[in-house]
Amino acid sequence: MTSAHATSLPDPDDGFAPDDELHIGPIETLPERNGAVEPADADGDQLERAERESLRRVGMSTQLADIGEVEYRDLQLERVVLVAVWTTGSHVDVDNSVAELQLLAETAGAQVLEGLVQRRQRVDPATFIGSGKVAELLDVVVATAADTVICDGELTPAQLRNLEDRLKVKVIDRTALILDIFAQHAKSVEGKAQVELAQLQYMKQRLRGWGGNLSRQAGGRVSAGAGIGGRGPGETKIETDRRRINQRISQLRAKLREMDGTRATKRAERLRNRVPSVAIVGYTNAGKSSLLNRLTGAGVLVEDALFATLDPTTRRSETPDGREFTLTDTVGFVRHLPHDLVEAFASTLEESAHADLLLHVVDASDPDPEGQIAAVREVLNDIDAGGIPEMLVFNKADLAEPAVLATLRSAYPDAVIVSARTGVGLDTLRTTLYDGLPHPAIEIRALVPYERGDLIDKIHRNGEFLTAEHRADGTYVVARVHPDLAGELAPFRTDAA
Ligand SMILES: Nc1nc2c(ncn2[C@@H]2O[C@H](COP(=O)(O)OP(=O)(O)OP(=O)(O)O)[C@@H](O)[C@H]2O)c(=O)[nH]1
Ligand SMILES: [Mg+2]
Repeated sequence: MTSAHATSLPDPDDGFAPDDELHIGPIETLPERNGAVEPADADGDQLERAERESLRRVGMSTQLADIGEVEYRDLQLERVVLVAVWTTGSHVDVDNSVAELQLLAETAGAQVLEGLVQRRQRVDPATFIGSGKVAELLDVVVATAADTVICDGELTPAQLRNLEDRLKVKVIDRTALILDIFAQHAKSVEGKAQVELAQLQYMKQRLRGWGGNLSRQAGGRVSAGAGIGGRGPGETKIETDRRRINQRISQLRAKLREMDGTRATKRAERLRNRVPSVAIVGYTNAGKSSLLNRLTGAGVLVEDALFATLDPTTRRSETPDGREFTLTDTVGFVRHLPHDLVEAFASTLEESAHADLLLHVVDASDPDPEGQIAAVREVLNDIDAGGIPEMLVFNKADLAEPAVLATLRSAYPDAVIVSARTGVGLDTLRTTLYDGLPHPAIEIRALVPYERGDLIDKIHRNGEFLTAEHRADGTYVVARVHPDLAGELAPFRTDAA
């Protein structure tokens, strides 16, 4: 991710006013992200791009088409103003967070006009930023002709409603923005169902807040703000909506359980065959898909966009000595990944939780690689993948500052430093990866008759030869194998089995 200063922030040494200071600045430093990716941006063969474009903005399922009030897949974020409240951490942290919010907004297709940061002890429970500052924000919204305000955080239904009331434009939070990107990028049936589930869960909590006033006004209804006039027919409608949403949620859950069954079957098959599985995990845009392409020629979509990959892709590969393993590209993580999303994507994320080894890819050129590592490990713990052996890979070495690389190298001596772009470090990565694959548990010695070439093949694919020697009456092998294969080899073993 590119480093950017989305906001004009005070130098902390300036002794800025501790509270209610609103800093406003135009966003200028990030390159245009929505244009076509130049050929120079290609890391490995890439497919699906055209397909992806034609699939953008999938519509909501027809069953929900008439819940117009809460329909927010059609967000149409176009001209947006970003708003953040800076409560803890350094100004660099808040800067990074807003820069990331900008990337998210641009990935969703928006044009970011301004970034505003307010320094405050805590978020205002009624209006997110201080109530007095909403007027200033309104001025910015009017002056820039923005149609959407995006808050860096998760808004309560009340904050949402209050802000929309006062600003008269659509207000969304970081969670809704991430959900929207996922909705745009979801491709598989399962991915779409997972996103829809997450969106509905999120929506359900916010039926009154979300778009309530605005869409009602747009629909020519009586304003349904708080207080008198806000209840009555509006409330009834909300109840109906809530019931329908709940029905749809149960439908989706059932559908996802079914699909999860298929996935579990496949996983069980891999497990039976003892093919070690490696999951490529990491922060969004770190270069996970690029590395999968580099390592296997998979031709997965690579894009300078957040959450380009939503559907895990698994490729079989093998070590130079013939051991098979699978490599799976997974959904990227981000700071404050919405909880509803983690829950809805549980079965996709489980791909990582069931891996034998995690290749944790970190963008070494990011302003805060360690923050990325921490955010990724947090999600891994959430999905019970915290205990899986992890191999750290610092990618984008071609972009990173040499000094940063040196620091990372000494802080993480076991990590591998690579560039999927230039190919630097890939050989080391391969060797480290092959060494890191789990080894079969049982060491056997056996004399396998020549007519049982099939067993030698199996050792080749799923086990590890320590020695193999051709003798008059067969192949004498010393090898490490899994229990199943040890069973098949039992009649030929020369060691006491
Ligand atoms: N300069 C440079 N760019 C890279 C490198 N690796 C990947 N990129 C670029 O970084 C962007 C993201 O790469 P992806 O492979 O799509 O990243 P990802 O981790 O799969 O991202 P998501 O699927 O969106 O989470 C693309 O524009 C790549 O071309 C690298 O080593 N150097
Ligand atoms: Mg990807």
